[in-house]
Formats: sequence, structure tokens, C-alpha cells
Amino acid sequence: MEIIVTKDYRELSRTVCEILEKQVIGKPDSVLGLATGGTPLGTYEEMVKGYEHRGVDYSCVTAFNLDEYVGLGRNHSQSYHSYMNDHLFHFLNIPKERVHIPNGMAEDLEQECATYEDKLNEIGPPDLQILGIGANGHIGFNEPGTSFASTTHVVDLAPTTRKANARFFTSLDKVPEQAITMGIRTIMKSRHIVLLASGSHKLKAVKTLIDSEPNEQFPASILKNHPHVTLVTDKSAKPYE
Ligand SMILES: O=P(O)(O)OC[C@H]1O[C@](O)(CO)[C@@H](O)[C@@H]1O
Repeated sequence: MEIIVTKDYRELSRTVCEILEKQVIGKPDSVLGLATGGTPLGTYEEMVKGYEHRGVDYSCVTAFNLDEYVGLGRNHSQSYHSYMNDHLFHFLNIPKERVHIPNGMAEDLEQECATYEDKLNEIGPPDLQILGIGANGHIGFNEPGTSFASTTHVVDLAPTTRKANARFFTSLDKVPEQAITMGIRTIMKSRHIVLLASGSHKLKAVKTLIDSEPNEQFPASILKNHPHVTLVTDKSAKPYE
């Protein structure tokens, strides 16, 4: 695993943006796997600047998002559809038909997962997958205990994850209890994975990742079995000198 330590969050965001832009400039029809949560927000801001000021072209890119809450419509302010539109897609020239996010309102959620996985297999895998890490080691919404063989599936969110994400909702009881997420096996098919960790609250998770062998109780540990992972962390989330 390659590890890049940046001096702060701003530098982390610029670094990840540079990796993404290099990917897209080198291969204009790249498939990008994108993440939500607080950590990639700075990266998306930098990408928008890159599009507006440096003319980075996304017209041939395809995007797949990692996950979506079950029960939130695409126009709900806290759905990941809204998050991606508000922070990225609204500003870039990725054609709408090449943007893929699971439908958390699907009547048949199992079918939605199977269709999403099929689409990923048909068009993907992502050339570059962006990932955040949960304090409990989750990647996407794959909570501790998720099988490493999992494909896109419906998950029950861990109480700690709901609590961590309650900051985006008016109260904890408004945070959905389930989500659709790409599985661990799905994520591992990506050609290059860039894992972002920022802030002292991620220190323990980064330390556990570095110190542990792959095990299903700490989902991010599977990344040690992947041939091309870049961990980009700022100093406050760096556990060792
Ligand atoms: O970047 P954050 O907000 O710390 O979240 C870390 C991870 O947790 C999630 O938001 C899910 O809780 C993921 O989407 C994200 O990768």
C-alpha cells in the first residue's frame, strides 16, 4: 500500500484531486468510483475548480457511486443523489446517463442490488475508486462482519455509523437504518483504490488498518490484499512517525 501523508486537509484534497485528474486526462473514458461522507468534499471542490479553471474534461467519464440510503428519494436533501449533484455532478460535464447511483427507493431492493452489480461488471470495474473509512473500519457501507465475498447488497447500518452520520440530519431517528452498498468483492475489483483519511478521529482506524491482517471484523483491512491502493492521509490521521 502506497501511503501519502499531507500536511493538512486542504493538501489532502488537492492531492486526491490531482490523482483523479491525472486518471481522467490519461484515459478520458475512465470509470470512476465515487464516495460520499465528509472527507471527499474538499476533493470534489478541487475537481470543480479543475473543470472550471483548467478545462479538465469529464464528457467521456462514467461514474459509479458506492452507496445510497434505503428509503430516501433522489431529491431528499440527505440522499447521496443530492450530495453528489450538489457537490460535483451539477458542476461537471459528466453526461447524466453515465452517472450511476443505487436507487434506495427501489420496490425490489434485492433486484436493484443485482442490477447495479451487473452494470458495474458490464461497464466497470472502476479504473479509480475513491473510498473513505469509517471509525469502525467500514468502507462504503460495509460494516464490520461483512463477508469479503459480498457483492452489492442491502445493509443494516451499525448504530455507530448512524450516530456518526446524524450530523447531516435533524436528529438521529431521521438517519435511515439501511443502505445499499457495493460489496467488498465489488470494491476490490477496482483497478486503483484511493483511500482518504483526515482528522484525529480517524487515527485509530488508520492505525488498525496498518497493523492488522485482513479480517472481516475490520472491513478496510481487505485493502491489504489489493495490488494498487493509495492511502492519502493528513498528518492528524497519521499514526506513526
Ligand atoms: O468521510 P466521513 O464523513 O468520515 O465518512 C467516512 C465513511 O462513512 C460513510 O459516510 C458512511 O458512514 C462513508 O460513505 C464514508 O466513506
